[in-house]
Amino acid sequence: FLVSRGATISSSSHSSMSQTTTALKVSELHIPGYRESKMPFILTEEDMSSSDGSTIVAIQEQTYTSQDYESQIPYESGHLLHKTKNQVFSTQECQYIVQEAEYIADQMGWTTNRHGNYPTTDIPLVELPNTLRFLKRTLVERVYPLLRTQFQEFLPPGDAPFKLQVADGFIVKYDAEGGQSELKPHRDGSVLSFNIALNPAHEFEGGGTWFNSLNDAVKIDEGQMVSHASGVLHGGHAITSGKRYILVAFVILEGYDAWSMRFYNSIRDK
Ligand SMILES: O=C(O)CCC(=O)C(=O)O
Ligand SMILES: [Fe+2]
Repeated sequence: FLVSRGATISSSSHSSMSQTTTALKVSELHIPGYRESKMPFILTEEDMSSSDGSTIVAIQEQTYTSQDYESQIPYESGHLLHKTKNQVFSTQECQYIVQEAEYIADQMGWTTNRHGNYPTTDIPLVELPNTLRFLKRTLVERVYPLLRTQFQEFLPPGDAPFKLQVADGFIVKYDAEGGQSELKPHRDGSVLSFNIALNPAHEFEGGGTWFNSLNDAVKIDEGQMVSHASGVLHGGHAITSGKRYILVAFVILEGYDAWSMRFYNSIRDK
């Protein structure tokens, strides 16, 4: 697997490579594997045509304001962590994704055989064709516009041709009863990271995304999104009962490799 999670502090990772890496890399230039792993997340003309191949379905980019989310971890003139007030995925969309993840996992199993002391129980999004088709479109319509608004203070200036691009993603399953119940603090190998809750918060106790600099976990309900600079130290807070499903994705900035490394290193103490 590719470098996606890893850190000097934690050995938790989707990758064996990052175990030995001290300075985490976050750009396509430095992680050539991202050039391939991003491809399944790019919306193509083909995706946009209907079954008879004729109609191009219009893409409707949502607009967001600071009213749509709450922000924490101030840094310079912005914040490094945000959580949405409303759902980014509807309840029905969340249920559909969990259903597909469990259906595919029944056949191929949840991936638990990765390296590290705290291997994650997850399934790569590339294994979930329906979720992937939904996500490709949703990234363009909802997630990228939201991230652009949330991180506008940091991202290269408006007319710069930067492109946010998911380079890797997973459904992570926490289960208090077996398998994985937490993910130790780590940094992700990307510029921005987000996770979307896929089941209702009342279905588990504990949980949420842990942030060392807050000394607290940020909790969201089904369909809501937590987004943060990938380099801030964070983890999956332990659940003590039930199951918690999230969709996790790692976002890079296409064509801004040097900028990405600079940004990443500038917030490493956060
Ligand atoms: O469980 C969470 O909220 C965090 C997950 C995470 O950090 C990751 O999968 O890299
Ligand atoms: Fe992470």
